[in-house]
Amino acid sequence: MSFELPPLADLLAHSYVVRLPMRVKFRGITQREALLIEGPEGWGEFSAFVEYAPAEASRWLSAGIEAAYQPFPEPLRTTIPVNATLPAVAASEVGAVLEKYDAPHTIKIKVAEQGQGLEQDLARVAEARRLYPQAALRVDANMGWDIGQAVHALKALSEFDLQYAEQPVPGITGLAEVREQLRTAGIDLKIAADEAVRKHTDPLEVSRLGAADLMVIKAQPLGGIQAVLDIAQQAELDVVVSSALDTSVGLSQAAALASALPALPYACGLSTGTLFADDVCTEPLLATAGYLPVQRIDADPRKLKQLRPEQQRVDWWLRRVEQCYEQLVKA
Ligand SMILES: O=C(O)CCC(=O)c1ccccc1C(=O)O
Ligand SMILES: [Mg+2]
Repeated sequence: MSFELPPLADLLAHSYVVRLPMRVKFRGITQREALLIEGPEGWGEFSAFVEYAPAEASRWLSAGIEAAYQPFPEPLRTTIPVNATLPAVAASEVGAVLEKYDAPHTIKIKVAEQGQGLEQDLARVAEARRLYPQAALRVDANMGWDIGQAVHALKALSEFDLQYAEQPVPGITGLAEVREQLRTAGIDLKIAADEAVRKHTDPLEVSRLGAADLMVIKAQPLGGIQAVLDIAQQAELDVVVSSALDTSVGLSQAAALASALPALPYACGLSTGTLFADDVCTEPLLATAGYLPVQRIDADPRKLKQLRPEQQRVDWWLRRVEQCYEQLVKA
């Protein structure tokens, strides 16, 4: 970590737990819990998914503390191009979900959802293509296929002119294999690494092995803005900044990260505020015509009160901060 940890008591005294309702089911969840930290520099977010153990979640805490206690980096741009994110909904719902985004130029479509088949993916992507003929489309399988399934599915999906496919299969060598097989089959489709970057002990291995064409980087899972700027600087691949389904506070951290990257060749996955039915501030961080403003977002005390879950969940999150803090002290 590139900064000093504040005392634990200080952190706990300035922590607020929220639960946001989602408009559309995403990653199997309809409500998103997060802990927000009010620090001397502003607000920070700690919202590791609830199933993550402290060893992994502690990197997310590090990011939240950094945002609250350290200034944001010097921005190189004032807005960030972003993609609309389309969850694995039925084709009949695609129009209604995408309508909530203001004139998207790029759309990321979830595919390979558990319990669904390729037919549903094809129908969803076809509908997005029909409604947005000019948009750049990309798919994200979240490791949902094996190698054979991925090659088969991506051959079929590439008919809709895709910008890239994100993490079609688990692992780093898996990505390299899919990429190679597609290339051999004469299919020109870029492969992006996501889980192979953020869940791996060495986020740069994908780059070193040349296993993908680009890598997705997320501020919270990788330990914060400075940590990710360092990773991006060492990476030999293009990077795309993406959200972890953060509240507007976390999105503002991710936008600050994106604003400080020397090169930003792809739209970032930071339009996820649109998936929430409520947020922690009075004016949520949303994109206009596919561009997100770079700005600090402060949580609103009234929103924090409204969105506070039952005491048991608050206690759970505070305990989690203690456990993750312990990990950070040890590291
Ligand atoms: O990148 C986007 O468009 C939205 C963010 C997103 O998809 C996401 C959000 C939470 C957890 C995992 C992922 C992912 O990219 O796989
Ligand atoms: Mg992904």
